[in-house]
Amino acid sequence: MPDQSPDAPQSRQPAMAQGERRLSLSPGEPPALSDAVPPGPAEVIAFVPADMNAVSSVPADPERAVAYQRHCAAIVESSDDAIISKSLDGIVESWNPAAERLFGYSAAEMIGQPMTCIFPPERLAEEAYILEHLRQGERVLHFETVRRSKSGRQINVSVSISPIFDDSGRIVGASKIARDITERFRNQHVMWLQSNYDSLTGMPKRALFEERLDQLIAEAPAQGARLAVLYIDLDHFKQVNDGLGRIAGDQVIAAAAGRIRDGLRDTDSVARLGGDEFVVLLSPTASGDEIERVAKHVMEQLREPIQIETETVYISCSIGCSMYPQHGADAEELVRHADLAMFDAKTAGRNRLRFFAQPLEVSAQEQLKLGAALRTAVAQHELKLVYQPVVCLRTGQVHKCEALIRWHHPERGLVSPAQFIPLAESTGAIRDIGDWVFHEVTRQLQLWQARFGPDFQVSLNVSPLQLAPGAQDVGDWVRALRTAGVAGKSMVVEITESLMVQPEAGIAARLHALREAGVQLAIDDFGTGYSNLNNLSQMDLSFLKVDQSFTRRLGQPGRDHALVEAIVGMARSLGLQVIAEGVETKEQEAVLRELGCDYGQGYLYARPMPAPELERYIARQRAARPDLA
Ligand SMILES: Nc1nc2c(ncn2[C@@H]2O[C@H](COP(=O)(O)OP(=O)(O)OP(=O)(O)O)[C@@H](O)[C@H]2O)c(=O)[nH]1
Repeated sequence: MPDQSPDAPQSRQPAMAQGERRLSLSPGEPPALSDAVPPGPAEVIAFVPADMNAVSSVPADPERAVAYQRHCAAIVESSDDAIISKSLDGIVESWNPAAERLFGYSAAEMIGQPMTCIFPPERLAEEAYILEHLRQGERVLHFETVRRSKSGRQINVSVSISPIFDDSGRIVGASKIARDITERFRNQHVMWLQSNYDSLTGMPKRALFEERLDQLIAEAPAQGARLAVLYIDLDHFKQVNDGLGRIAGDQVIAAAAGRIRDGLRDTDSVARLGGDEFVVLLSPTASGDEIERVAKHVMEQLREPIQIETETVYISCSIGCSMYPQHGADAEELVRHADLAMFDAKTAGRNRLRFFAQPLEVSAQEQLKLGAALRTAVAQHELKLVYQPVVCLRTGQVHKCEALIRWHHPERGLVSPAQFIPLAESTGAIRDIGDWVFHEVTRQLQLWQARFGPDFQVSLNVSPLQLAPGAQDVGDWVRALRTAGVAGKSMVVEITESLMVQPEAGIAARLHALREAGVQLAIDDFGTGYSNLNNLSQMDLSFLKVDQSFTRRLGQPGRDHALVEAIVGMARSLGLQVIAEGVETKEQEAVLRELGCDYGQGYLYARPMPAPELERYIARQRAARPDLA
């Protein structure tokens, strides 16, 4: 005897909301086969009216009718699909051999039993829902669901169910054809898992994480929930790879993933974004203190030694945090802001937590204060330069870097250049700051030329205002280079595209003086302005830097591919080299290389770092490939 069904379902409403997907993002294992994308009734059952008046295909002649019925019976008996009929109460009335094979119950066992014997408990609501529609003369086609065999095995089936009418047109039962789609479902499921879950750690990837976060945000107003995103990046992970090899590096990543998971609460979610980067959703969070407690716990867990065969590895991580609703309206913005905060944590020395700081909404009075503070920033040694490597896409080697400025305000902490450079330009402080940057880069080049060879180049950003009449005496710079014994060609001055639109005669003359001294020129953020190509060819440039907004979208459908291709082609025809900014993925790198781009710069290779760290970065790289140094 088959098991009797448990209590009949109370509700005839679909068990799941339309389009809902039950995703396991908890710090546990990836979802089991039956958890992933389960079809809920409302999601997949489409009812269509049955045609009661369809002309019967049973011949009128009694002899031929008997023969016809014999043929039908033979078809039912030999069918590979389960063919079943049941009464309107859901009691099985016929059960063909294919149904016996598929569900493991014999016809003798099933006839007279409720159909729900083969329903898993969580699917019981489907039967009442389907019967209700059958009674109204509707049928269901190719409804994909799950049934259970006699041995308890879950079977994915596609079922079509139609009402059976008697001669007077009354509905007296239902016929059901069920086909086993377990194999197809399993293949789809494996593909879904592969594209949504990271194979090394078993964690969800970014898309699932953002989907889950957006879902919680959508529910948040009703529940008044507060959410937090932690962006976790292992510190100096490259050294682990360089020292122990990538396979051991993978083991460290897997161990770190386990520790992060263990450090979270059951309600939290975690994903691996790629490389040594993870993102955590804390849900719900009551306070900043609670966030800090969880983040510190994760940091402590990661600091515990990791044993990889005979090696003991010590790692740490930097964490950036953004909170909903204060720091972003959707998943994309929250993750981006947590990433920025993580970057602050790196800059502040790593192995720490930083919260996202809103861009300063500076009132007029505060602006005055900030402007005054900026004027003394140079004298107070509050400005620092960090350096981001520029990688040759052909060889992978680094012979260039870009100097980027940072302002460590004594009270506000790190103020981003996007905030203070416009202020420096409007207050005139840009001249002192620009001068300081130039001399600092010259001093650095003096050291690096001896260490990395005469071809090593550092680029620096120069504001158009520094080159305006009455501003910088370029002659001073040229003299400073000579005094320091630094060859002009070691320095690249990056100017914005806006300077090319209508270059003033004075500016052109200053740029020309720099070129005469051997200094090379690059156009920064190329592609965002409206360059006058005629001016471009007259400016004696050496490099075009493709703006990161184009690089970021490379590999995605759209016009950016064609645009970058056109920029590279144009640069080639003008004899310029091309540097792509904002390279973040191997795919972008491959496309850029294929397009003939010369250099790449971006997080794929390294974030901007202090000078001593860049020295170690380059030394490590050259030690690995001395032939290319
Ligand atoms: N073993 C292993 N390494 C990876 C994987 N994906 C990326 N990486 C490496 O992970 C390193 C990540 O380096 P970054 O995060 O840029 O820099 P870092 O050395 O960790 O230094 P900071 O983040 O600045 O502290 C790079 O060397 C990548 O090549 C992976 O799947 N396995």
